[in-house]
Amino acid sequence: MSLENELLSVTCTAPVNIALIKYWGKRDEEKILPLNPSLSITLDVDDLRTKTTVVASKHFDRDRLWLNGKEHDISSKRMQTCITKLRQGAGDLRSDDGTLLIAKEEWKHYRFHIISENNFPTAAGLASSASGLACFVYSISQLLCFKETFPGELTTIARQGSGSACRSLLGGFVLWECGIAPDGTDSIAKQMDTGDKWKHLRIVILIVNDQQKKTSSTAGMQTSVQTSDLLKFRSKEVVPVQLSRMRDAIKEEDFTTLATITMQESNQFHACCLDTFPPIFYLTDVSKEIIQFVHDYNAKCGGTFVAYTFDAGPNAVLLTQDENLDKLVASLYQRFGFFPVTREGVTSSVCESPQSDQIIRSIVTKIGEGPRVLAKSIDHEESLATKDGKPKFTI
Ligand SMILES: Nc1ncnc2c1ncn2[C@@H]1O[C@H](COP(=O)(O)OP(=O)(O)OP(=O)(O)O)[C@@H](O)[C@H]1O
Ligand SMILES: C[C@@](O)(CCOP(=O)(O)OP(=O)(O)O)CC(=O)O
Repeated sequence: MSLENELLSVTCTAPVNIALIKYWGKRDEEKILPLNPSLSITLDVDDLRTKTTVVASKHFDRDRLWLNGKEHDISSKRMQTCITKLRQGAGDLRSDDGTLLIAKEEWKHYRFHIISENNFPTAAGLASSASGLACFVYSISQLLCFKETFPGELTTIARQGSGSACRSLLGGFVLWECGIAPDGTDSIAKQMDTGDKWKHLRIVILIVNDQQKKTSSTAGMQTSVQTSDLLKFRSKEVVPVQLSRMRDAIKEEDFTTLATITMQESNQFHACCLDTFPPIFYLTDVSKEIIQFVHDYNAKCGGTFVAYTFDAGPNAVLLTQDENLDKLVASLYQRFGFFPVTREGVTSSVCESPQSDQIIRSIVTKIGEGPRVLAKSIDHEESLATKDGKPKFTI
């Protein structure tokens, strides 16, 4: 069987992850090595995901990327590093009966068309670079039969696409280890806990703004590293303690501690942004109202039933438990005129809200698993590519 003129293709999904212990600041800009370890929760791909089809051919003249229907620059150093490292680790492609179809040395003659879509706002602080780059790396690795030379190698490649992307290669609760090796080989992401005992956790994303943010995470954290003493203190003194407490809380299924540390972490990250010079403001008045709402809600209920966390943008991510969701939803409605009801029941929903001028959209989701292969043929209905390897949809 010859694959000389055939288009090889794979279609995969990768999840969004939300950091509970935040990554903010690099000790090596080039290799994307963090100042401190971070810990995230992987969200369910059924609700939020990147989907990517990669098509490989010897007859394409160059590597190309289309993102959400538009051609996107693929010449960035980060994407090029990922592609180079993936090509270096390519393996032999064999048929089911073991016949060699493409020898690993042959892959260097192949070019990629990468077609990708996010089903949520891109570059708005909702971790699109995390799921996007994780899906980019995962899909190409699947197509190239990539062979890891050490456990976690693929996460080190995704890390070089965007730091937080390494955590989207795994499900459950994911730890991105800081590492100490100058070459970054020990700065890998690992599953800390499958999350099987946290299936009752509900994650409510409140989108207050879906426009592209002014200060990217990359630029923002660079200025923080240069100017914030609080960030230095945080990465050395605070994160190790909070991480160890969080690890115990996850193991012991202790929602109260998990929720408390999550809020403290978010607040300290935004305090570091304020301590940056000139300061960076990601939270808006609506974000601050949501923070106040959560504290009022918990005080009224006499415990810690809801937590918030905010990344580099104004959108809130709330954590609660299934048994509390209806009550939380009712209170959100009372306070913001916004009711995140659902198409499919309260556990999994996307809702537009014409009533509220503060919260424009909400997504209710839960803990989820890592990337998946959806299709290995370009003709498959899940494929985003036409038979000649171009995007099915463009804008
Ligand atoms: N599906 C994708 N495939 C490839 N690259 C993507 C994809 N989605 C996003 N990206 C890359 O990530 C960039 C957006 O990253 P940026 O850090 O600005 O926003 P964000 O990830 O939404 O926010 P944050 O990382 O602060 O949570 C896009 O411009 C694009 O280069
Ligand atoms: C606030 C954060 O979401 C920062 C994410 O930063 P990125 O991973 O987007 O930054 P780069 O490594 O420069 O690409 C916190 C987190 O996800 O841990």
